Amino acid sequence: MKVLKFGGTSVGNPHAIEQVCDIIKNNNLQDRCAIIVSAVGNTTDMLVKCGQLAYHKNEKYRYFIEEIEIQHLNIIRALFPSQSNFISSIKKRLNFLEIFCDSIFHVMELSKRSLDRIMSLGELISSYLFYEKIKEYGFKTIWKDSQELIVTDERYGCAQVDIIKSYKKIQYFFSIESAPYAILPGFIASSPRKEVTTLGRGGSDYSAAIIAAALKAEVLEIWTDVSGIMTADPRIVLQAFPIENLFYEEAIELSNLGAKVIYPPTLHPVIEKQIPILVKNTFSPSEKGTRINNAPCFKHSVTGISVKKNMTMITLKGIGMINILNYLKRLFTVLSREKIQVLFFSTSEHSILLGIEESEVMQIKNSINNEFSQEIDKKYLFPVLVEQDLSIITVIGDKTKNMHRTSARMFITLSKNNIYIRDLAYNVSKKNMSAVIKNSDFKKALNVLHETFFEIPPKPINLFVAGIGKVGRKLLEHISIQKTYLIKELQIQVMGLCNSKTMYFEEQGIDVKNWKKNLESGNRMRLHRFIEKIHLMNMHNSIFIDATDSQDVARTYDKLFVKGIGVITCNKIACSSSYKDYKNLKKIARYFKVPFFLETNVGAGLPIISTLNDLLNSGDKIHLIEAVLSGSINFIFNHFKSGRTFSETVREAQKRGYTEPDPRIDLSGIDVMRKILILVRECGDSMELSQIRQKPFLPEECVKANNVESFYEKLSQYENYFGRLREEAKNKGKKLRFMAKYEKGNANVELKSIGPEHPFYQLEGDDNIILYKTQRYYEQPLIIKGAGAGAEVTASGILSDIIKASR
Ligand SMILES: NC(=O)C1=CN([C@@H]2O[C@H](COP(=O)(O)OP(=O)(O)OC[C@H]3O[C@@H](n4cnc5c(N)ncnc54)[C@H](OP(=O)(O)O)[C@@H]3O)[C@@H](O)[C@H]2O)C=CC1
Ligand SMILES: N[C@@H](CC=O)C(=O)O
Repeated sequence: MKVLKFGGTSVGNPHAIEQVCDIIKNNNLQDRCAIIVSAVGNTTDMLVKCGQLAYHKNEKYRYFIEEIEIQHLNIIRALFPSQSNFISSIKKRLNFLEIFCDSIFHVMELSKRSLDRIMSLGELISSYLFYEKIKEYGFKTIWKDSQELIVTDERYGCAQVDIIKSYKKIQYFFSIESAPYAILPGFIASSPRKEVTTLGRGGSDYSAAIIAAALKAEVLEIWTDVSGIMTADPRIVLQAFPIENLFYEEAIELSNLGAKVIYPPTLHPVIEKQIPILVKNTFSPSEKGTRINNAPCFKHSVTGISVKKNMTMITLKGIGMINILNYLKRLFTVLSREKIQVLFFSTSEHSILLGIEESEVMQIKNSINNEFSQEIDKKYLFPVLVEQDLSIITVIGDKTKNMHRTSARMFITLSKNNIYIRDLAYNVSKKNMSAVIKNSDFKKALNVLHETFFEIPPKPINLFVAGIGKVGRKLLEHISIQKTYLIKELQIQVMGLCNSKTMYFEEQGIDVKNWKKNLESGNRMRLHRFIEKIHLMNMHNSIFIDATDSQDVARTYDKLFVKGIGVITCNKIACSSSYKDYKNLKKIARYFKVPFFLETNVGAGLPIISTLNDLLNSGDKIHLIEAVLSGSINFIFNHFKSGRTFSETVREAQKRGYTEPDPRIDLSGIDVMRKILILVRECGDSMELSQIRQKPFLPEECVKANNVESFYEKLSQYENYFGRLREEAKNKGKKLRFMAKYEKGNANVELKSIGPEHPFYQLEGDDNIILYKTQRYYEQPLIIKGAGAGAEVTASGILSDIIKASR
């Protein structure tokens, strides 16, 4: 014998009901089968509403009755297009509902008993309707009213089942009835006086469990609209997956602490009889679902993670607590009197911390203060302290495994992600570990813990991109193109975008292919709002990408670090401003253990900074750095040939995306000074920009031009000067290279003419070259060479920083 229970969504519409019939048809049942059915969709809620409205003299109850009727008749018409001879029996029940509500309306009385009568109609109708459909499939089926089988006391609304009497009735019925399928309404039962009663929350599960236990069924199948009990709430953790096997105890823990698929107290009868429970998805029946029993199986060290939101912590404390006789007994007497469920408990010699539902706080606070009023007056204790807006996150450990490593990982993961932990506690069995955290952190906490305990790639990375200019745009393009490749390792999502005018966010991730349209539809850009929103979204694995040239944006990094958000930047301003600020940023990022990558600050996509760090971290010493670090200037001098003006060549470099947004930053030497300064600082030297010696080659008048256009005008007035520079070098068989050098604590940048003997002579296009002469690479210095400017290579450098940061 199998017992199958189908919940409200499984019979919520004609398609779902047909799906359920297919499940039964495909089940290949050799055995007999009891099928317990919930009310259609949200019928029970609507029935309750009818009763309450009628009681409050609100005629709108008629509207809800009509709604219920329409909903059911629509299902009937869709399922039974040609014949509907049983409609009259359903109409009879709905007529009864109307008459019953009319009387409530007139007498203005609604007892729990009456409400049970009203609520019972949902299951009575749905099970009957389902019975008629299943018969059409040619199955030999009977319909049986559960009121005749399950006996309860008279606690209407949540009646207590007389297990012995009910088991006898169920066993007797199934012994005399031979039809292989029996359809029964869930949730309802009857009192000894034959009045309808209902079984409270999870009532249909309870009906199914009682029938399964009475018949010693081989399995109880709970069919619902999710694919089993998940490792975490799938609405919050996209990577959550169904748990294949659970021990009864673990299922109880998971459900008590937030997983809503089953309501274990109602499953007590089957757990007692050790009957396996299978949770399956009606809409995806081929999926395995979750099997709950006590059979050994392979599992992760953690079974699942659950969260209880909107909790309140109440603390009773005082140095006199230890001297108060029976204080725990008194406290728990108050809690039990007030029917308060404690979901978190931790204690020390002079304090007790209790986690309860937010809604119960005022009532319990006053009661505890009253109970201990004398001790509070004598200052042995403080009045109850209340902390709100908290969540309890619990990692449920595999009951067969040791939890000490798991709890350490939980603590490290939360603190590494900058999640404030108010308190931590093991449960009694030492198999579950709970942390009290802020409500605002619960999504992030759930995601990072899920990642730590369950996830295999792809790892989710949430990006916020500031600056959608040449580089930013290319980056979005790379992300969209590489998505299929990256998906194996990373699931990169762009959650926020901005340029200097607008900003745009999407909690589910932005469609980067349509970034332009999205950004245009965004809100007016306010930098502090952009940063605030990133904080508010509070997403795990968040990375801020700075693809702007803005000083204001560069000044926000520390505000991101302290919230656990990493920064990847191609904007050189942050690391080339004062040494104090540079050092501070590095320190804060290290302290908060967040990624801070700036590879593209020097040499665009070339691995210049990472190579330098690798050398230094492995104990090498830098003797000399010599480099051509300006892709644009190199391009300009390589292309400034006779027949071409200097200003035309600069325009060409800008058009190709090699220059800074303002090309004077390149030609004045500042860009290269910033780059060499960053390398010097990475070497550990506390240099300032002003300490770099430079020989400018750009006439002062051009530097001081009011804007970029007038700068170009000024440049054209100096064509002869630039032509002379070129010819002088050419006549000596040399080439012009704008070089940077760092040696013995000094750094300088200057335009040099170099001959073919120099390793930098053969430097094509917009290439950069860097030479590291180190203790280990002394005779033959280490050289890195390649394209050193342009949106393409810079964006790919940022992408590789993103990949590094995700590790
Ligand atoms: N090009 C290259 O080869 C390399 C560039 N870099 C660096 O990359 C950065 C970007 O360069 P590039 O893409 O060429 O420059 P662009 O001028 O093309 O783009 C800059 C972007 O930043 C935005 N922006 C400017 N100020 C702000 C602000 N306060 N808030 C929000 N957004 C802002 C601009 O907005 P709007 O569109 O509204 O003006 C624009 O979208 C620069 O710092 C540059 O030094 C680094 C290595 C190589
Ligand atoms: N403007 C820069 C681009 C990279 O930083 C350059 O010309 O090298």
